[in-house]
Amino acid sequence: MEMARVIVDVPSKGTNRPFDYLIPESMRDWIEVGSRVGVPFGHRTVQGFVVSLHDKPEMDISKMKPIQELLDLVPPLPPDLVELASWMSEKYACHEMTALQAMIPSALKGKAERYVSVSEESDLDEEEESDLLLIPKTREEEQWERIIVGFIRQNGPVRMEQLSSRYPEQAGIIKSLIRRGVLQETQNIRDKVQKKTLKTVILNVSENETEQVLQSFSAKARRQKEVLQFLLEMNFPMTLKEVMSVLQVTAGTVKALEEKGYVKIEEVEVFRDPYKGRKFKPTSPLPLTKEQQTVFDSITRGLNTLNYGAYLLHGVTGSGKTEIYLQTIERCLSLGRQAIVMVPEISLTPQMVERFKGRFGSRVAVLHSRLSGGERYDEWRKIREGKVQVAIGARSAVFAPFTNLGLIIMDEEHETSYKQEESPKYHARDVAIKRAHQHGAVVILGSATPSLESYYAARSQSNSEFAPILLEMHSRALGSNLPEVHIIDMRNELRDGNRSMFSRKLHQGIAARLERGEQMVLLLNRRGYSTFVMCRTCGYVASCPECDISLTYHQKSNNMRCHYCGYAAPAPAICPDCGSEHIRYFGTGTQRVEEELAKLFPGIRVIRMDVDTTTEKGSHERLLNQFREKKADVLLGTQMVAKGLDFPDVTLVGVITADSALNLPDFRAAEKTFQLLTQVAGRAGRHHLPGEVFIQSYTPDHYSIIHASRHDYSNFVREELKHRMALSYPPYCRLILVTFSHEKLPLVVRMAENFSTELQAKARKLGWYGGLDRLTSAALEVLGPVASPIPRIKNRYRFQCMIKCRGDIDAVELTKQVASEIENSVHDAHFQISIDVDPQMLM
Ligand SMILES: Nc1ncnc2c1ncn2[C@@H]1O[C@H](COP(=O)(O)OP(=O)(O)OP(=O)(O)O)[C@@H](O)[C@H]1O
Ligand SMILES: [Zn+2]
Ligand SMILES: [Zn+2]
Repeated sequence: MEMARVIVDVPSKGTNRPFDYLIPESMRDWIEVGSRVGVPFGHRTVQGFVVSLHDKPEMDISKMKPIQELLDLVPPLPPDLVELASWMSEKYACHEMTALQAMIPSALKGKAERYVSVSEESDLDEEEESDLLLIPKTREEEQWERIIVGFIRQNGPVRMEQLSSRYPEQAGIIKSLIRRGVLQETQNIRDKVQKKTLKTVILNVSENETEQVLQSFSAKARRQKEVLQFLLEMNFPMTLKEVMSVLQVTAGTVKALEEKGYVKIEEVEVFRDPYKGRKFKPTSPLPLTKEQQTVFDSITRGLNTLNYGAYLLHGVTGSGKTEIYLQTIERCLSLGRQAIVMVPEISLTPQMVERFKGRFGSRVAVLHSRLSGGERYDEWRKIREGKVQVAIGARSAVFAPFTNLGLIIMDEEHETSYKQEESPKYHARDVAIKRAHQHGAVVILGSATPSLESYYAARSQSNSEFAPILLEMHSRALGSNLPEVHIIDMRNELRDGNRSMFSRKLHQGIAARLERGEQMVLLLNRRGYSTFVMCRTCGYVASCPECDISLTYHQKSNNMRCHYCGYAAPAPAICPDCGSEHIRYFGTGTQRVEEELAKLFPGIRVIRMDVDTTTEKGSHERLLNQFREKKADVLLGTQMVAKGLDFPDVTLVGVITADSALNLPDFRAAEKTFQLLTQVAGRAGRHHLPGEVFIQSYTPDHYSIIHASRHDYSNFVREELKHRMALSYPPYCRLILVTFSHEKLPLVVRMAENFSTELQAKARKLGWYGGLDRLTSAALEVLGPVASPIPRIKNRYRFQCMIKCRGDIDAVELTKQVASEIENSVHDAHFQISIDVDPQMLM
């Protein structure tokens, strides 16, 4: 193939399409679909990905530029991921480059560097002659020219910065040399992280010869003799560092051996292993319970067909979903295929990793955001180079570059963190399903509280692309019962004169556990509440000067920060509005709970887990370990304590306020409350000790709370679906959120209105427009424009339209089309329209 289509890394509207480049002769055998290349674009060299290969077209190749460099010998992306990126760009209305970039580790997001080299055809002397006529030069200048050209000739291409720091005074001369074509500027893409290599000592002669050499050493060369003997015994390349530290010799000793030709010292590539030095206890498959066995059999039947299949595994908390994941992975590997496991970022703890490493050892790579760039790159390379067969990670693990995928597992599939909030705004569940289709692989979505979207798809079997088969487990693997749940009406507590944040029942429950030496989990549901600074005299709330949002109070540093733009200011001691000293800092609230606990139960040991105590790297893990080692009675925290934890001795779970999230303007509020309560309740009594749960609430009659207290997922779903249907919300329609932003409010409002009018007109023409309430097969409705829930961020005003649609229509394409018309009508690069398909965050 002689030409390549390349998606270039130039983030602007006009460049969201492939560009054609010639493939130089020397690269023909190397360039493939998925190759990363450096190509000339305008006056720059930019990074790009080859998305297809073609024969040379018959005409007009004169204008085509050649690919300048090939960045990796093996393409970082296999062809199926290239195809997936194009699918994503359509589905989520994002640039194809943005999708491609999301698939590779940041280490490979190279940056162009400028180099200077001597032009091949240039001959300084000839140039000089003709030049002399044009530009008068002094002798000194001439000498400088010779010095500089000589230096570059000797050293090969020299970085621009290096040249300018070496000859700071000669900028004019260098520029003139470049202008005259004696020197030329080239650009190269440099990766941010390089492969790591270590100096390694390797025997350079055969074993027999080495024996002989050893005999011949004189007593003086005792050190060298030791080194050779060591290498011979180890019979394995040792790093120079190891040799030096084990034998207490200097590098000189080893170098002397190299000079004599007995050993070689080479740079050998090594993988950085973030789990190095950590021992994982090997585990073997547990005999499955009857319920587990039934589920396992269904899934393996699917796996064996080597065709696409999806399963929604709805298993109550503690039902042993992880063991099913492990055994299906094992089956998948035995079929010679690979597996991806996704878990929410917050659950990607060492304990979670250990469960997989314990079973599959070094066949597992771990991808997550807390690894350093280099570690992440190395884990990723193990996958790309086929050195591992299992990848475990958060959302982005769905892009693990396996070439023969057999299984994709998504644990806690209802978690909103599977949706990426910045571009590409993809949902990992949809991407997983698409990839499974590409590979003929099986998808398992597991949860004790599946999302309504997935559950509805499984029930109705309507969505043909997806249609998971529902598998259910109703009992816990270890035979324990689901805990007994008490709902406590906090209004009664207040009426009876109890002003504490603990109800009498919860108080008694805690006291009893302390006596018996059992552990407790306390949840403070603060979703939707930020931690703000308020004046109790006048009601002033500190807010960001640029973002129309209250500032978040950080207790540790005693300052206030803007969540959106990073603006920070010290917390005021007196009110800037009225001068009152009654300023209150509403911290996460967990601190107040902690104080109250200490007052009520002297000596109680509490581990507090919230944003303030978990910012440091590894702190989250450390706190959980302390709790596991029973160094505390209570684990107190926000949402982070609700998920996936398996502590045998936890017998009490308390929810301080269940309803704080119920009144948020989010149609998923009830669903999220139900999920959170069910998940946190599931932390109690998981092993042999029975568990008890106390839910304190001011709206104890709400159906999400009632059903959660009965562990009744199906009745919750039935009731929730009724509401969704009545109000036309997912899963009965799809949503597209379009946000308009600019510094000038009137422009934003006008453009949002134009968009809405135009979209409605176009939809009407296509016969789509009509209320969703009428049960037409295809329908589209535009709500708004209205100001966004956060009306200003970084000094930009924001308005939004919500599009609801149903049926077999390409509403995303139409939205994109109208959005781009509106954008073109503005002529202002600052004006932005962002499109979020299937939004999760509505506020
Ligand atoms: N077949 C089995 N035999 C014995 N123990 C088992 C078996 N399967 C699972 N377990 C144990 O049961 C406990 C709960 O399992 P697991 O943590 O996988 O539940 P889960 O379904 O993921 O729950 P959650 O949704 O609450 O996270 C664990 O301690 C696990 O080791
Ligand atoms: Zn005030
Ligand atoms: Zn701000």
